Amino acid sequence: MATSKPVCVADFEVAARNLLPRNAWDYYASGAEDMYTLRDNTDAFARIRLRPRVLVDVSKIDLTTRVLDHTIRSPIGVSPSAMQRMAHDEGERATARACAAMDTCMILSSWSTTSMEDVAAAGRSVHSGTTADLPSPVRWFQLYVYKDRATTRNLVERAVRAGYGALVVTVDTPYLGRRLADIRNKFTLPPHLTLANLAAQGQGEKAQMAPGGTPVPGHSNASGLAQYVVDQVDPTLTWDVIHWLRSITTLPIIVKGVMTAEDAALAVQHGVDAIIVSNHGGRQSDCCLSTIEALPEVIAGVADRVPVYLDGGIRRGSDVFKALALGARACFIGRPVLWALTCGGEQGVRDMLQLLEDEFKLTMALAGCSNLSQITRRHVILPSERAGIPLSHVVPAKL
Ligand SMILES: Cc1cc2nc3c(=O)[nH]c(=O)nc-3n(C[C@H](O)[C@H](O)[C@H](O)COP(=O)(O)O)c2cc1C
Ligand SMILES: CCCCCCC(=O)C(=O)O
Repeated sequence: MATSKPVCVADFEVAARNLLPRNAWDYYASGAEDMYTLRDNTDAFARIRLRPRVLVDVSKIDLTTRVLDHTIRSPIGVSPSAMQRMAHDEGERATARACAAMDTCMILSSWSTTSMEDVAAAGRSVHSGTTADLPSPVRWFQLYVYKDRATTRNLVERAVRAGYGALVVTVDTPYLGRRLADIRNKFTLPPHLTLANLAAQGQGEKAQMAPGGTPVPGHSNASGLAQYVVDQVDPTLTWDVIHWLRSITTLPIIVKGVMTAEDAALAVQHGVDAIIVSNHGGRQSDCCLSTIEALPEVIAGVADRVPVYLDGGIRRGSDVFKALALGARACFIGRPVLWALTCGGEQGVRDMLQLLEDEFKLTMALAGCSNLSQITRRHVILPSERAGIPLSHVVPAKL
């Protein structure tokens, strides 16, 4: 852990940058190409302002919320991020324990460096030895759909057996975005690590990201990662994949990576259980909208038929508040988990989640909200509204 205790997410980032080897820092931190979307994800939150209400009793604040059928302690969950053992030897196990201790939802990446079974066991251990009937930790499994459907089916069946409560199907990665630092570094996993879920099903060679033979679209000089993706991951996916997944599992299906009203409506039409508005932390298509700017149209496309969650650029409790005010049911965080893991393993992730939760709680109090249902569209002002468009045009007049 850094010598002085971090007091904001940015402190974890600075400390992690000093600790991580170049290859890992660049992989974790980078966005695609010029990283416009990466920056916009955070900047767009800063451009939104609050309309606080006063003289409300905020002596008790209830942060609890429901994600699918689970109650969690606050609307701040953990996004899937690959290869966490580059940050800390305990990697995904430490993140799972921290999430269980904080009673929040962890989404495990298909590309974890710890197998989903080991992560499931680690996430449970925090509650072991207690007599209280504590809820099982909420864990969802993020799925990349492989060209080889037997590989994919095997991953899904193992996720069910290991107790994961939902599949989060990432839909924004038919190919890997161009992350220039990874191309320059010829990024590949350090030799002592594997993509453990693949290695566990006898696909260790694939899991080492051995160079393949297929030309990589848009990559004149591919990283090991981009080559692996083009060799293994299915770029032909359409909405039919949701029906195929339904035919092999009863797990709830969440799509991650929706950014438009059209796709939100299609997702509902194809029967998904929830949507995560995400641009993959600005790592896929550069120049697409920030997630907080895309959120209102996705909410409109869904028209209350399924819950909408958001990730991308959440660095403050007030960002969570803004996302909820614009209609998200919960938020998920990516890179801050990796920074915190680097700095202090499980304790680091707990501290960072606690910090965000404390900031969120204070934002609620200062805005005059004592529970999540009191956070409304009228609590935020968008840049377009600040620019002189009368508030009545964008905010329903009914109070
Ligand atoms: C290093 C790294 C690895 C990631 N790996 C995955 C992954 O395996 N699967 C996935 O769906 N998204 C992955 N993502 C995207 C995150 O789930 C999430 O959408 C994004 O990080 C959110 O933005 P934030 O980092 O600004 O919080 C990854 C992101 C990062 C930074
Ligand atoms: C099919 C794309 C795999 C990407 C691997 C991990 C990841 O999501 C990332 O952003 O990096």
